Amino acid sequence: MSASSVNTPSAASGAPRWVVMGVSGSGKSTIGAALASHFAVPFLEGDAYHPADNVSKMTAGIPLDDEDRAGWLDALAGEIGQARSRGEGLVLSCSALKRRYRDLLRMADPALRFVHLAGPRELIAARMHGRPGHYMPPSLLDSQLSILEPLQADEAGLTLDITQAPSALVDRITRSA
Ligand SMILES: Nc1ncnc2c1ncn2[C@@H]1O[C@H](COP(=O)(O)OP(=O)(O)O)[C@@H](O)[C@H]1O
Ligand SMILES: O=C(O)[C@H](O)[C@@H](O)[C@H](O)[C@H](O)COP(=O)(O)O
Repeated sequence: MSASSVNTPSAASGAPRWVVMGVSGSGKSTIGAALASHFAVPFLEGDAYHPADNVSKMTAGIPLDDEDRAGWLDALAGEIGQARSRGEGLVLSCSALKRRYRDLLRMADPALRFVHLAGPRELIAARMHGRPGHYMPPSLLDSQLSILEPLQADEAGLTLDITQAPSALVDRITRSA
């Protein structure tokens, strides 16, 4: 898939429910909050759902594993399922690095759409370094990139090039919706 592409395996309708995915520092929180504001739906910061043990691990420079992420993904799927059952929209920021993590989230809403924020490692690293006070050390970027499974052609959503400005990215997403 190219750095900017749209997947439309099924037509989505109704309240918009999106996950903004990508490695740490790719812009999930920035773009997610702006997108939620555009749609006038709640923005859920996925990082806020990590248990303290996960945050401690990442702060210490240790990558999370599948077991660490299991409860966190269940909690996020729960939020998606609740929004779906209420017929409400939401935008969630979640790294969702592996296909099976996204499959788990889609079990809560088969019409869930993903925006994969993708870009050059050096740009992402520079943005992480320019973001003081965050618990995630830039040293974990390479482990994130090594396990990242990009959004695949049968997954509804878009892959976008993060060299573009946030406003351009939000515009691109809303035009696809
Ligand atoms: N498209 C963009 N252009 C320029 N700077 C950006 C862009 N997206 C995010 N940033 C900046 O990069 C840093 C990381 O973004 P952030 O939203 O915290 O990423 P994530 O939530 O994926 O970790 C922040 O300082 C943010 O302001
Ligand atoms: O699955 C993971 O390993 C984490 O979710 C990770 O991908 C996430 O990036 C961190 O929580 C840091 O948060 P930021 O993405 O906001 O830097």
